[in-house]
Amino acid sequence: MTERIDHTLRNTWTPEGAKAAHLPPHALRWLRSRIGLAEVATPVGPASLHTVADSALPPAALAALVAVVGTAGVLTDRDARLGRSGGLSYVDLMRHRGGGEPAVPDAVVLPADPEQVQRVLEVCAEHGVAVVPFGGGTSVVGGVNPLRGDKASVIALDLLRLDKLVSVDPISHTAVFQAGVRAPDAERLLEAHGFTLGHFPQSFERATLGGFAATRSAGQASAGYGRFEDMVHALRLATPAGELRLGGSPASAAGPDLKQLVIGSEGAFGVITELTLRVREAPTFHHYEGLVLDGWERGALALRALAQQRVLADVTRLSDMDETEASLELAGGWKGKALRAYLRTRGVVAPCLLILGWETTSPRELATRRQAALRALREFSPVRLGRPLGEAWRKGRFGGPRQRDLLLDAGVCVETLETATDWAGLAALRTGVRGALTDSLSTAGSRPVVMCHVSHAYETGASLYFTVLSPRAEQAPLEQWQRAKIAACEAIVNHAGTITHHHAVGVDHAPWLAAEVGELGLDVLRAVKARLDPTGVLNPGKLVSPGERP
Ligand SMILES: Cc1cc2nc3c(=O)[nH]c(=O)nc-3n(C[C@H](O)[C@H](O)[C@H](O)COP(=O)(O)OP(=O)(O)OC[C@H]3O[C@@H](n4cnc5c(N)ncnc54)[C@H](O)[C@@H]3O)c2cc1C
Repeated sequence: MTERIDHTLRNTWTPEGAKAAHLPPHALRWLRSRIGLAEVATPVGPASLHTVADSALPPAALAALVAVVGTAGVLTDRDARLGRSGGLSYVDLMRHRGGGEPAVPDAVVLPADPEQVQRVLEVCAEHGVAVVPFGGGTSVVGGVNPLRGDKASVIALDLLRLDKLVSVDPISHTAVFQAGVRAPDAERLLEAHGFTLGHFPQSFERATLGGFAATRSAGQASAGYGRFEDMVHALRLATPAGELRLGGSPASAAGPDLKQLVIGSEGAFGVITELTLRVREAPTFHHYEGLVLDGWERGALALRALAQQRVLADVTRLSDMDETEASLELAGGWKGKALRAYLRTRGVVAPCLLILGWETTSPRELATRRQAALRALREFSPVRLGRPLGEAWRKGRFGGPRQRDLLLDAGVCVETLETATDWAGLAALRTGVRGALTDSLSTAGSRPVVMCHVSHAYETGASLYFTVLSPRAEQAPLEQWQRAKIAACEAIVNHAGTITHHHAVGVDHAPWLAAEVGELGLDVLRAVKARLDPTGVLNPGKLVSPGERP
C-alpha cells in the first residue's frame, strides 16, 4: 500500500499552508505597486466554523453500502465529509476563508477494488443516490463538487483504497494500475522496474491516475511524453449498466475509439477503476536550461518552429513578458535585478523566458535533440542563460500551489485558466482573453497583472495558460472572480479557443461546451450517459448538464 492523501485538507495545498512558501518583502512591495494591493489578511478559517448538515443518506442505502464495503468503508463523520466538499480552485479555497459554506456530501464511500466500485454504483442506482467520483480532489472546475442533481442524497466515492500497481509488462512497456494511485506513488512504484510515466502536472503531488484519465490531463513534459490520453492503453469503467473494458491494442480500426470517449468523461459516464498505461524507460540524463526571447510574438514564432520542425524539448515553456517579470520579482531579489540589467546590455526590451528541458536515457540522444532545438531557435536570436535558471525552474515546478496559499493569505485574488487554439489564431486569442480579464478586474485604484505562458505546443497550435493576480475585492470576492471568469470564457469561445485544454469541463465550463461541440454534439454525449447511467446518479451537474451561458 502506498502513502495516502490527507483529503481533509481542503483549504491549503499542504498542512503547512502559506508557511510552505516564501514571498520576500520586495515581492510584496512589487505587488502593492503593480496591482495596488492593500494590507488585508484573509487567513484560513478553522473547519469548525462551517455548518455541516446531518447526513441525508437513507438508512436503507447506508445499510446496502455497508454490505458492499464494510462499516469502515462508509464514513459519515463531519471531517471526512467536509474533506470531500469540493476541489481546489480559488473559489473552493475562498470558501474556507469566510467566502460561504461549502456543499458537503452525505457520506464518503471507500471501495477496496473494482468489483466493489461496480456494486456501489448498482446500490446507488437502486436507491437513487448521486455519486461523485473523487480522486485527488484537485479539480479546479467544480468537478468534485458534491451536487445532488434531482437526487435527495449524494456520496463522494473516494478511490483512495484502489492504490495498487497490478502488473508491469516490461516487454510491451505497459503497467496496470488501480485508478486511485497518486502520481508520486505511481512514479515510485514504476521506478523499481526502471520505468516512468512522465506525467508531471503542477498538481502532481496530490492528483491520481484515474483523475488524470477522467479529465484528459496534460503534464509539464507533455511535449516529450504526450498528454495523459496518449498514455492510456486500456481501461476498466464501472457503470450502473455494467462494466466496460476497453482498449488493449496498440492501435485499432474497430470503429470509433470508445476508450477515448471514456477518457475525459469526468465521472459522468462511469468510474474508471483500472488503467493500463504506456510507460517509458526512466531517464538517466536531465538537462534543463533557460533562454530569453525578445517579445511574445518572436517567442511564439520560435515555439512554432520547434513544434513544426518536430524538435520540441520534453519540457518547452514560454512565458510572456508579464509572467517573466512576475517570476523574477516574486523569486528574484538581486539576481532578478542583475538578470534584467544583463538582458538590457544584450538589447532585449521585452524579455520572455523560455524553459527547455530534456530527459533521456543516453547523453548522445540528449546532445542530438538539444542541438537540433537550438539550431531551430537560432533565427530568433535567443539569449541563452544556461542551466541554473532551467534547474531552478525544475526544482520549483510544483511550488505554484504553495505560493498561491501565501498570496491568498496576503489578500490577492489569484487564479488560473487555460485554453488552446491553432497557431493562426493564437495571438488574437491571447489578446482577447487578456483584455477581458483586465477590463473585468480593473477598478479605479487597481489593475490586475494578467500573465500568460505556453506550456503545451503542437504542430498545429498551442495552449495558453493565464494566471491572474488582482487585489481581492473586500465585498463579494467570489463574485469578483466569477465575473472575470465569465468574461474570459466568452472571449475564449469568441476567438475560437477550446473552453479547456486540460482542466476539464466540470461545472464551471459546462455552459460553454455547446459552443465547442454544438447542440447535436451535446445530445450525443447525453445519449451515451443515458445508456450507461439511466437513472442519472453519476456526477450530476458536470460535463453534460450545462446551464445557460451566463
Ligand atoms: C494547483 C493545481 C495545479 C494543476 N495543474 C494541472 C496541470 O498542470 N495539468 C492538468 O492537466 N491539470 C492540472 N490541474 C487540474 C487537476 O489537477 C487535474 O484535473 C487532475 O487531472 C485531477 O486529478 P484528481 O485525481 O485530483 O481528480 P479529481 O479532482 O478528484 O477529479 C477530477 C474529475 O474527475 C472525476 N474523477 C476522478 N477520478 C475518477 C475516476 N477514477 N473515474 C471517473 N471519474 C473520476 C471527478 O469526479 C471529477 O469530475 C491542477 C490543479 C491544481 C489545483
